[in-house]
Amino acid sequence: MLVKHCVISALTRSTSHSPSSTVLRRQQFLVRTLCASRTHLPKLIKAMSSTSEADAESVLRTVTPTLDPKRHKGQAGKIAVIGGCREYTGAPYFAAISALRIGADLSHVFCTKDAAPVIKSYSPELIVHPVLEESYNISLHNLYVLLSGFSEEEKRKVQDKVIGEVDKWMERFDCLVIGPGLGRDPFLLECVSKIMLLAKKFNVPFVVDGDGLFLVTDSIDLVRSYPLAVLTPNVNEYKRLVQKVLNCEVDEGNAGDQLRSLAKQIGGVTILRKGKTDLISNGEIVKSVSVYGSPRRCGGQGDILSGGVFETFSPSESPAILGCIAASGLLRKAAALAFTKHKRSTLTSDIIECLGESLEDICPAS
Ligand SMILES: NC(=O)C1=CN([C@@H]2O[C@H](COP(=O)(O)OP(=O)(O)OC[C@H]3O[C@@H](n4cnc5c(N)ncnc54)[C@H](O)[C@@H]3O)[C@@H](O)[C@H]2O)[C@@H](O)CC1
Ligand SMILES: Nc1ncnc2c1ncn2[C@@H]1O[C@H](COP(=O)(O)OP(=O)(O)OP(=O)(O)O)[C@@H](O)[C@H]1O
Ligand SMILES: [Mg+2]
Repeated sequence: MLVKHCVISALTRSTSHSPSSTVLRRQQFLVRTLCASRTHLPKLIKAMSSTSEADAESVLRTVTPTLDPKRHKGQAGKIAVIGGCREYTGAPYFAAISALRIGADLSHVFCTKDAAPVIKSYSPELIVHPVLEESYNISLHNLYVLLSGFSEEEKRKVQDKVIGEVDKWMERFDCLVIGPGLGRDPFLLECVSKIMLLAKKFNVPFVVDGDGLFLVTDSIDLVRSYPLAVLTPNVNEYKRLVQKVLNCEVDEGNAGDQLRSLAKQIGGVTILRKGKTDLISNGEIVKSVSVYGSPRRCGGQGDILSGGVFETFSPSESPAILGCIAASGLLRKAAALAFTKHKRSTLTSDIIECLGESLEDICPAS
């Protein structure tokens, strides 16, 4: 109760103007998340904590918002992917479109200028912002920089411009997913670390995946103790996190406890470790999702998952761990369905096509 009171007061103080409904919802969400973590999570999770395998279908039913005719556009989720560069345009598209396919109302992508026309051409549904800059692009356009190297002053100017573009929108988002197809350009990653700070300032929840995890592994304080952060590492990303944070190797014989220690060590962020069985922990409890999925390991399935986590995580205002369980269960069910239809030729786009059918099966629209 005291924690709740303190958090509400702090949040009220930090908002000088009358808060918009998005801000208010986010504040309530943060309060719920903080209080939940202080009290070892609410009843639903307590009830699940005696078994390690989560009941993904009932969690999905719990977190999926009903289709209410009184609701207006945006109330089922306004989300943004920070990712997409010269090399990777598929990953941010997969994440953004998956969120729309499972119920979000608006899906934005903030990517580099080169990637934007390509991502726009995949779908008119996405709102694409060509704002991120890679260092090679800046050097090409600035002779001074070419001759003298990239000065601190130039760097700051470009970064301020990028952050300004994102800042205009930040308050409107219910959740971000940071990293699919971001690439590893140091200048771009520096900008993205500032975007993370901005998201934290506005209490916007975020999912970190792909190259966002490369950034975070190197600068773990970017997410440390932020209760609204979810990390979704694959096998390699997890290995790097364990090595960096726990200073040891991945211990498969003790996977659950190691994941719990890792999440605890990062201040109670939620981690979804992807693999044959998905393992999820917030530093207190560990849940697994091993619903049968697909034997196809085509690239992009993790991107669907990150899109799914941030959609199921945000509008339901449930603790992050439930969003992870719901997204994992849904992706796996869709992957299984796609595989029955397409067998060896199953691609990530086929799995996305099956998201609606899988969701309808578990949680009918009417
Ligand atoms: N179509 C696209 O645009 C895609 C872009 N992607 C993006 O590509 C970037 C790099 O992600 P990666 O996942 O490739 O980076 P990783 O560092 O995870 O993987 C690098 C290498 O590890 C190998 N690997 C994969 N699973 C393994 C396993 N179980 N054991 C041992 N080695 C394994 C892969 O063959 C790959 O060559 C990210 O930004 C990501 O979001 C991916 O999401 C895939 C789809
Ligand atoms: N060996 C496996 N068997 C069954 N399902 C798996 C296996 N490995 C991963 N998955 C499923 O695929 C999903 C994506 O995990 P994966 O490890 O492929 O992510 P990723 O490497 O980040 O993908 P991406 O190519 O999008 O970057 C996981 O949530 C999990 O449900
Ligand atoms: Mg990935």
